[in-house]
Order: sequence, then C-alpha cells, then structure tokens
Amino acid sequence: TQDVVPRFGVSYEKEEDMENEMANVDRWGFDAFKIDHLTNHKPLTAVTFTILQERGLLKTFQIPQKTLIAYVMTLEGNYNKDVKYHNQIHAADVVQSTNYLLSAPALENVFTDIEILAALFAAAIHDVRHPGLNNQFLIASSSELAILYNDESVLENHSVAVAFKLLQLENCSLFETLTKKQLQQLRRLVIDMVLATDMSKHMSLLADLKTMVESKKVAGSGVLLLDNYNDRMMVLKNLVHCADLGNPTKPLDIYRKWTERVMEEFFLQGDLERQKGMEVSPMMDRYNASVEKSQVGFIDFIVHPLWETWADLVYPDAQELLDNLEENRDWYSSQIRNSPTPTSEEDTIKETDEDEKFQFEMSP
Ligand SMILES: COc1ccccc1COc1cc(C2=NN(C3CCCCCC3)C(=O)C2(C)C)ccc1OC
Repeated sequence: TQDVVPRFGVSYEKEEDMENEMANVDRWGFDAFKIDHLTNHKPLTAVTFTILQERGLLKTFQIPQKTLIAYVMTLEGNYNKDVKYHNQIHAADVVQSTNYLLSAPALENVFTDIEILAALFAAAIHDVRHPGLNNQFLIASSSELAILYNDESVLENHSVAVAFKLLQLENCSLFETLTKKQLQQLRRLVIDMVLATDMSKHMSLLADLKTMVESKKVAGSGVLLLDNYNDRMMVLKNLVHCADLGNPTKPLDIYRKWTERVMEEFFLQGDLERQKGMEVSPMMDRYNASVEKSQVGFIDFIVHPLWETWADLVYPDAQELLDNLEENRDWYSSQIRNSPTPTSEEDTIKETDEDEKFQFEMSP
C-alpha cells in the first residue's frame, strides 16, 4: 500500500496556519518566508511536493510520493541554510514563481508535461550548494570549482551536477519511471535552463526574447505559438530567469526582505574580498554602498527591461507584476537618502551624471 504522506510533503505544527499560507501557492503574493518558518526550514520540499501533486505530474510520470519527498528533502538539505539569500527559501520562491509564470493564460497548453516537469525541477535545483559567493569571486580566487569548470558558469554547472548526482542516492531515483528518451529530453532541458540563470548570459537571453516578441505569433485564442524547439527552449530559459529575478515584482514587504538578505550575503563577500586583499566588488562594499541606489539601478538596468519584455510576450497576463515593479522602483527611489538639495543647475546635472554612472559590468 502507498504509505500515507503528509498533505504538503513535510511535517508541521500549526495545521491551520500551514493551510492558510499554502492556499496562496498559486498566487504571486505567496510568502515563502512564512512556509520556511512553519515547516522548520523545509519550504522547498513543501512547495515542490504541493505543486507537482497539484499539476498531476506524479501521476503522469508514475513518480511515487515517497521518492519525491526523499529526493527533495535531500536536495533541500544540500542548500546552505547559513547563506542569507541563495538558500532553500530562494529555491522555494523560484519554484513557486516558475509555476505561476507557467500558468499564464497566454502559455496554456503550450508546453508539454516533460517541459513543465523540467522547468519546475530546474527551479528547485538551480542554486543548490551555493556558497554565498558569486562566480566572479570563485574565478578571482582560483577556487577548486572555477578550476573544475574552467571559469564557465561555475556555480550553475556545479548546481546541476550536484542535483543529478543526488538522483543516484538510495530511494532518491526520482526519474526511474521515465523512459530513456524522456530522461534524455528532461536532462537537456534542465541543464540549459539552469545554465541560463548565470547573470553573464542575461543580455543575450533578453535579446533573444525581444526578437521573439517582435515576431510574436499567436493563435486565434491568444495563446503563444512556439513551433520549434529553440523557441520553446528560449522561452523556458527566460521564464526561469524571470522567476529568479522576480524579487522586485513581488509585494513590497516580501521584496524588502529579499533585499535585506541579498545585501547581507553580498556584504559578507565584500568583507572576504577586503580581508584577502582582493578588489572589493562594486556595491558589495558595506562601507560604500547605497542599498536603495543598488535596487533602483538593478530595476532600471536589469529587472525592468526583462520583465517589460516578458509582459509583452504574455500580454496582459503579467500587468499586475509590472505595476508592482514600477511602484516598488518609485518607493526605493523615494528612499534614496537625499543628499542636500543641489543649490544650482550645474549641481543638479552633476548629481544626475553620478546616477547615470551606476555601472556594473555583466562580467563573464
Ligand atoms: C545590480 O544589483 C545589485 C548589486 C549589488 C547589490 C544589490 C543589487 C540589487 O539587488 C539584487 C541583486 C540580485 C542579483 N544581482 N546579481 C548580479 C550582481 C552583480 C552585478 C551585476 C549583475 C547582477 C545577481 O547575480 C543576483 C541575481 C543575485 C538579486 C536580488 C537583489 O535584490 C533583491
């Protein structure tokens, strides 16, 4: 007999609170922090189990519930709880956001079950074993991982390799019931999606998305027509990338918690760079950073261009998210500690130049 498993895959104390929070699992305002608290740091297992169950993917691929729970629990255990941003809560957030984006009416019946399973799995694994340090640091410090992956998408390669290695563990063979062909297709999709979360690929990914939007073909029903593998793959890569860069499109209170965490993680990296006599990464120096300016620059140069294009692709399904983003940008802009109001025209021009100079190379 199929062992009885807990409703959301993990044990929890407060039944009612859990039900109330998980009732939001299909909404953009879902609070992964609350689930982290209610499940004693197992939000990734709760979210992934609930979503795969809800989509009927366990049935479709005959995946036993206990195998899924054993695998995702092990995967979650390989995220580093002490890392402030790139931890199991971020992974749960990206899985839930990916699921929401896949549910857009413009994408209805566009992707196959194997593509949907691959996207959700890619989201779940995409930052596993993240050390709280970025590729630039690992490369500059000639780390073991940078040597192993020849400085190419070091962290992303590592996360995919770790995740597929975990599948070989006792009772964790999640894809045992897939055909050889299905597994080959899933593996290709997952590798491509996770490697595309490397921020150094952002500009080329966005350029491809813009090209597609310009030549967008929709069926009479308004559903997107993606009639070749490369187009489908490119949309899936951008979908997971959007989920990964979703923080500024969330309700402000949730967004501000992510900002706090990412700054703490980046400042610790800056501290380590200073300690090791390395050049301290721009915006990661706790003694010279403006949290609010970093957010405004992040939105203006990276997040808004991406989300504006995504919103075009799935118009009008992402309008609320784009509105959140623009409201949040204005809020952070209003929080920039106003330096004394410039006394003259030329001071104003200088200050604007300063802002324009907010440059961060998307270094390889
Ligand atoms: C360029 O923005 C920043 C710079 C330094 C401090 C803070 C920010 C803005 O706040 C966030 C940033 C990220 C990321 N930024 N980047 C990189 C960082 C290096 C510069 C070049 C490209 C972007 C990432 O890879 C991730 C996705 C982790 C994620 C959530 C954020 O806030 C909720």
